[in-house]
Amino acid sequence: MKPGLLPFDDALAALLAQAETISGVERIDTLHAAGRVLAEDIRSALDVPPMDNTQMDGYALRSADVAGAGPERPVRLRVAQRIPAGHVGEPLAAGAAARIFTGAMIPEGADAVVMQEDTRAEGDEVLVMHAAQPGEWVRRAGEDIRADSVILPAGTRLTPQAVGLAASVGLAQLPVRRRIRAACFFTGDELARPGEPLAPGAIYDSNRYVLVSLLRGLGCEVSDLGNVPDSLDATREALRSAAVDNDLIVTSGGMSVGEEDHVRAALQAEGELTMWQIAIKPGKPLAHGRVRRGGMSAAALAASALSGIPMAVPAALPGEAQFVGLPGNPVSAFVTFLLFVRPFLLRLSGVQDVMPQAMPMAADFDWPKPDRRREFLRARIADSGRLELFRNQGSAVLTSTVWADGLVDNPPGHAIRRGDMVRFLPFAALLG
Ligand SMILES: Nc1nc2c(c(=O)[nH]1)N[C@H]1C(S)=C(S)[C@@H](COP(=O)(O)OP(=O)(O)OC[C@H]3O[C@@H](n4cnc5c(N)ncnc54)[C@H](O)[C@@H]3O)O[C@H]1N2
Ligand code: MOO
Repeated sequence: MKPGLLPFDDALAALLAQAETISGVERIDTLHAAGRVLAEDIRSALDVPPMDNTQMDGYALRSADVAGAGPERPVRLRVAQRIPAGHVGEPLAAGAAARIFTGAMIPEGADAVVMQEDTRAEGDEVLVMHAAQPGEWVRRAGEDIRADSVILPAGTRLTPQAVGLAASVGLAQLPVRRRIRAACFFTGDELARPGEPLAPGAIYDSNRYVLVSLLRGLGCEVSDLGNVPDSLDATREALRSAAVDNDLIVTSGGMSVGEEDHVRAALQAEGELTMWQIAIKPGKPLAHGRVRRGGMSAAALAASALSGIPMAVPAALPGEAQFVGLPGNPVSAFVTFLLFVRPFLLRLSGVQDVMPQAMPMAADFDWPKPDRRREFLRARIADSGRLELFRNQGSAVLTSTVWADGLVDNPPGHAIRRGDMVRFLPFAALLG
């Protein structure tokens, strides 16, 4: 391997070490909180369930009254009351039962429920054919959640079920981190916009569509600056304006070593390059850095260009914007986003557990000539339950990313034989 290429784990650790949690917390409606990150621990003010209640439609009674009952020896009780869910019953006397429905509160005095299939109603009496144990079919107050316990810790990325849990303890609003503001632009004079005709030598820009969608999927407020010409000045200008009001700048292309690759030089002129070239395939030219703030925002530039009136430079955010430069090859850009930008973004929002869950799976393929870099191969789960590889693992073959279910994470120089166990990173764990 070329000296100087950073091993994947070192690069990721170095990147995450740079990700300081953004400041800025907002209280938002719980109904709109899915996907956001909790800024504080959430405690329940109440027991859930808040009261003892029945798990079954049937009869609440005193278990001592039905000791020894069975199909051959039914015990007759008077039905003293009827308690639907949402209603509070009267205290239950010895020798009596309460007709009760799932979710309804157990009346004082009762300690068990007999499901109605184990009973027979006879007028205002019931024959009980089951010797209920104390507590049978009773959901205890606080058995799910105890009052004052933490139900969701700070840094939790809210799933739909977590939002439901917050609602179940009565919380109408939640404190969440503000959204990350991410700017992106795409270098390459060969890039044409979909919808426009394709000139000779041009290709359609796909990275913009992939990366804007990925950033939005992770809950970012995205400033899409579009295509930037392959020149040092244009790239510097784009970095300067993107830095003003964004936390993170993500670019694609121009990261390699050709004369037309200007992003590194532009970054060094406008801030600093902290990391470049990782020992992975695809994605070797990935870079991280920071861009000094102080210029005019992209929005202000556009407004002043439109009005023709020079505008005052808006007060810039202090400090620097984070920068991640992705390689231009479409598969490389997609894969490096999933492996680096996603955990970085989550960490900026205060999420601690940012590593995707890998699954050990059997290979249904041979990979006799591994690269010296750690490889991330496009693979899918075949009907056999094993993994098969896409036939063309080229960095420009975007079809492979649509065909695949995820990535085989293959160590440097490691050959794979059919039947071997490999580390599989499903897209389901890497997207969203
Ligand atoms: N002499 C060397 N050449 C290259 C090296 C190297 O080490 N030495 N590394 C190769 C690797 S690995 C990669 S990956 C690419 C990455 O290069 P860049 O980040 O500079 O990307 P570009 O040169 O701008 O583009 C590469 C490729 O991707 C296409 N592209 C770019 N942007 C888009 C877009 N928005 N949508 C679709 N396709 C895009 C572009 O047309 C090129 O084909 O460099 C290797 N070269
Ligand atoms: O390894 Mo480059 O990153 O795709 O070809």
